Amino acid sequence: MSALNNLDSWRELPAAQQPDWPDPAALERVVAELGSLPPLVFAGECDQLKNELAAVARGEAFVLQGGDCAETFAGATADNVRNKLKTLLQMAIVLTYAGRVPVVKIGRVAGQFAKPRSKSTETREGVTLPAYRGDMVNGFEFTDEARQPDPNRLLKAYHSSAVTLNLARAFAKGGYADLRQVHAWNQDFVAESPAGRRYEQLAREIDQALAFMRACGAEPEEFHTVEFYSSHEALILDYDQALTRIDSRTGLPYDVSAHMVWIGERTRQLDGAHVEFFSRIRNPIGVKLGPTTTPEEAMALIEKLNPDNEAGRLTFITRMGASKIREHLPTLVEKVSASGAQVAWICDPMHGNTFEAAGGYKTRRLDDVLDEVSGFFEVHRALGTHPGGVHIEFTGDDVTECVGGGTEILEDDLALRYETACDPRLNRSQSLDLAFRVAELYRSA
Ligand SMILES: O=C[C@H](O)[C@H](O)COP(=O)(O)O
Ligand SMILES: C=C(OP(=O)(O)O)C(=O)O
Repeated sequence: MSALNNLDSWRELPAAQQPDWPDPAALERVVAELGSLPPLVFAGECDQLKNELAAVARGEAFVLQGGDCAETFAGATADNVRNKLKTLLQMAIVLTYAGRVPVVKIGRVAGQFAKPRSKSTETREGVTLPAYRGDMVNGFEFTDEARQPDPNRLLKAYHSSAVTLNLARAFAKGGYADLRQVHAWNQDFVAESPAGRRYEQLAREIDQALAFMRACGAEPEEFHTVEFYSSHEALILDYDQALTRIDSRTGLPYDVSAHMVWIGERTRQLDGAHVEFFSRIRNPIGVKLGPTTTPEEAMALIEKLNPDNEAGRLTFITRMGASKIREHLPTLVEKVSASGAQVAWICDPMHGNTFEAAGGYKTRRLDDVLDEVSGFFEVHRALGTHPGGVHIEFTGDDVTECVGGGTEILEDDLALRYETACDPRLNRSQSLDLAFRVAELYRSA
């Protein structure tokens, strides 16, 4: 094995946010089994996404990345996956048609089962238990038994990812994503939501454009299917290493649990295990950058993770918070672009805008989310760099987890349908509100 392919090198370094597995021998057995299972994605597909992200880095395309904060095993149902994909497709259509930009569609799906936490324990009514770290690690239920980390959950995460990805691929390629379905995606939704009505108007225009193109004899394959990619935070390194395979074409390692993987804000330490592991795999990768990131740290991450300056390899996902983005983002972007480093910049307007509402619900205001996205565009426009995409937490269902939006959700409404296993997600109507706003920002360059 070449030194480059030494995938164990991270084990020498501090690994933040890893579970305290109670039975190391059981973990070893599971890891060996995962190592023998087939890949979920192919290295060639990861390269294809890398090429698309290279176009984003060059300013020629826009990323729409999103899905649940935390997928659950119970949530891997046909309805759930279809609703998420439907919302993503609707958002992508709004961006492509109203924003006039090619959209790279990446789900936070088929692997987003592990969560970093700010505290390792949770206390309710005087009882303290380990914090929920995602279905890949332990159970959400507040009991001693459920909260114990169980390595068999890694296997369940693999199988649940396989089922989800299989469905998502079928929806993307099997006719559901056909542009002739633009109305069908909206049918259950149009009457009761301002965003739905706005979307319907746009869908009518698309219909006319399609009819015109058909009459001209032009009906490219891209009208009937979409490219859809999977991604997750590669947090539990035992899992992602076990699913790393050597690509037979190139002899290089790819994490074949997803097309793209990212490093979270809490695990991006330069001398930490996550950055080391990511430096060994050849997937397109992301790194979350919060408001404390210095330009020097950003440059050191580039040096370590993309020493060959390959376009499409590295995406910086900034998550500063609406009140900080205009102050903190410019110095990062300036320094990185002055260095000639090829990175794609995308905006996560969710994670810097979380607060606790009365009643104890973690929530976000859609206005803050939109404001952070506006700040992201303002900064990039002022510096002449490319605002390359958005990364959001959303669901296709009509949940009440974030406040605001065209169909306004108030803090008092949060209890009505608060279903997330971790952080609050935009519902379908709020997601479309966001897509229309982003399209306006994109066009107003
Ligand atoms: O989704 C992200 C993180 O897991 C989350 O923001 C951490 O949340 P916590 O502060 O409730 O642990
Ligand atoms: C934990 C997450 O974000 P961050 O690392 O930016 O806090 C996330 O995207 O789920």
